Amino acid sequence: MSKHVLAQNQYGKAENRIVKVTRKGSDGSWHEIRDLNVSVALRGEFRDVHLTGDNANCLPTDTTKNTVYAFGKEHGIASPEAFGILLAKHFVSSQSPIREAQIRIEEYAWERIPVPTRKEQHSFVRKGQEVRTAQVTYSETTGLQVISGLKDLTVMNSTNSEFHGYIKDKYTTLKEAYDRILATKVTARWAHSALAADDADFDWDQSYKKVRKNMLEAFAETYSYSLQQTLNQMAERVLDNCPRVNEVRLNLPNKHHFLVDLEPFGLKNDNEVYFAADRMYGLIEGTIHRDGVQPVIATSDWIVA
Ligand SMILES: O=c1[nH]c(=O)c2[nH]c(=O)[nH]c2[nH]1
Repeated sequence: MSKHVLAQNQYGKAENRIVKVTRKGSDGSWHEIRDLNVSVALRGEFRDVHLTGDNANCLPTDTTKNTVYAFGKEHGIASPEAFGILLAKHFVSSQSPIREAQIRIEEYAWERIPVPTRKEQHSFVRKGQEVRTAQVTYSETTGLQVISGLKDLTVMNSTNSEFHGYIKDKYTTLKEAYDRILATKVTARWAHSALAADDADFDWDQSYKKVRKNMLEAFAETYSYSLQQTLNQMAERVLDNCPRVNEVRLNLPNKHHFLVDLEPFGLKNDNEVYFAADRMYGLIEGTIHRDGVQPVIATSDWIVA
């Protein structure tokens, strides 16, 4: 007889990142999103699974993951609590060895980026994460240099993004996308002209707000054929509207959202249920400056998403 006792045990799939897009309005152009990180833990009659290698009572963790995504499509996500209740009850009531299910959910909150010029609403910014930055250098010979910036400003367009027509070599497997989610965590730095730096009355707070607003609006309004194109639009919008900014450098990691294949469960995924991957990410960076102005912002540091 074994001297050892199998005590508490549980298993499931942790950190299923699901983004659910719901289209509202008569033409579906008003988008709502829910962005969850869902972890499933199952408890029950799993003695044999651990002790004898008999898996007859084991619902695969992979199935628990699939259930999260399929339930997103079938039931929608009214709230983290309501979604958790549906899942927890499902596991316990559908498989007799499962006696308890615990669903832990983190929800990431998004706010709308208002675009007054259009009825379609599908642009969002993550709440409360961003950090404002500033780098000031004063030199006896060259004077003041002020580089303002921000980091961790996460934004998403749930439509109006395509990516196709790219090089295809023997290693290319990416499918062309005609309607995808475009999401990125913006790190931006912008260099001011000496006119701003030397002006004692220059309103830095106001300038920050204006640059941020222009970047957000350009992100939301650009119908994108690549994140590189969106990057250029965001920087150009700032240079167009902020005369004392000479140069903008953007790091825009492409935070991939993959459509989940729901066909094996007899469900059609009409660009509604996405898996949000946090690694790897596309590395998209660039500097845009006024013609005739020497760029000054360092290009060497990579930004980790
Ligand atoms: O906007 C994009 N730009 C790329 O260069 C790229 N590469 C890729 O795989 N997906 C994307 N998306």
